[in-house]
Amino acid sequence: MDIARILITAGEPAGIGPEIIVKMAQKPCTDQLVVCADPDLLQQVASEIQLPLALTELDLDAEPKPHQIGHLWVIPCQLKRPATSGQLNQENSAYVLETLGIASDLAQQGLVDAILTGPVHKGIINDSGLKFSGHTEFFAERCGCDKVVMMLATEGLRVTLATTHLPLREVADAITPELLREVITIIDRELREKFSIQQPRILVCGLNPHAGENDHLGNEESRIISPTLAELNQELDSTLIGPLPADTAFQPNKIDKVDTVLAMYHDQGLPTLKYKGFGKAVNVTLGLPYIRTSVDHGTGLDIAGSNIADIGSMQYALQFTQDLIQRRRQS
Ligand SMILES: NC(=O)c1ccc[n+]([C@@H]2O[C@H](COP(=O)([O-])OP(=O)(O)OC[C@H]3O[C@@H](n4cnc5c(N)ncnc54)[C@H](O)[C@@H]3O)[C@@H](O)[C@H]2O)c1
Ligand SMILES: N[C@H](C(=O)O)[C@H](O)COP(=O)(O)O
Repeated sequence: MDIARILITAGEPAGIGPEIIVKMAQKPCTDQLVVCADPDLLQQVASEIQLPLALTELDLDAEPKPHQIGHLWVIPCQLKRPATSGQLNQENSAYVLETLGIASDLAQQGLVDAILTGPVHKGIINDSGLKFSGHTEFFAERCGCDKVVMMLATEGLRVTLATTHLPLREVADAITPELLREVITIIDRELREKFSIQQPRILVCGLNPHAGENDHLGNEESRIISPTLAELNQELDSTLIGPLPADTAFQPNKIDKVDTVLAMYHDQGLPTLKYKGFGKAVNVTLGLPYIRTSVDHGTGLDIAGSNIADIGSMQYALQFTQDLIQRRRQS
């Protein structure tokens, strides 16, 4: 079996990302795990949580080797300032984005099979003067993709988002026929290609309470969502159901019958997903030229340095990434 090379970015250096990576290094894995981060930071965290860690700089020309417990391959990237757990420092924001840029470029060149990102802190990156709304948008821009789609998945539920990191005030204006057409087309294609689902069924939420209540509580459903779904139901070989009221769209008898629920905005879809599966869910970007996954949680600044960060989501995301790589190789 060909060994895959999976590149993990350590994310915010003051958060729980480095700790989770050091803990992951202690677990078995059949593929090669490479981390893009400051090696001194990884060693510092390993020593703080008293776990063994050997690092070897990656030779990109060498064949991938299976993971060895307590060891990681590393693509070094230097912090600007030493990191202290739980204390953000905007001087390290450029470092965080540098790791993402390196990862994206290597994935685009086919030198790694997938990117798995550790959590970053959007606020501190913006505080440093660098515009950043999330990995999803960063990688899309880096790859020149007009549109990509955020999906979070856990056992029994995949949630996709029509809009991602957008202030709520701007969401209604963003829901246009063009946006829905692009998003649903990507979901339709990627459910087939990445998940081997031949005839995807997509449940689409309304935007307004009770899906607009016959236009008495907003009319985006009748003006925009319903007509677009009707057109796409003719054009695509997918089944689009909706728009349905979001408050009851996630009942088990509904989600069991579909392949994803498309929510109109971040907090319409993700609270349900994270209630159902926080700690055993993955974030995957649909529509990029490479496989990109992430953990379901953020930087956990409140627990960073306490050695209590749970690696469940990273483990789930790693297994999910390996499955995506295998499926792509078989297609
Ligand atoms: N993939 C990513 O890069 C990603 C994902 C979500 C949030 N974020 C960012 O992270 C920052 C903090 O966000 P937040 O506070 O809303 O969410 P968070 O996920 O960092 O924390 C929410 C709560 O969950 C706990 N928690 C999170 N991960 C945990 C783990 N692995 N083990 C045990 N407990 C864990 C935290 O201690 C906290 O109490 C924000 O800047 C946000 O944008 C990044
Ligand atoms: N929306 C994601 C979540 O709530 O888990 C998180 O902010 C990360 O998004 P990116 O992968 O775009 O950074």
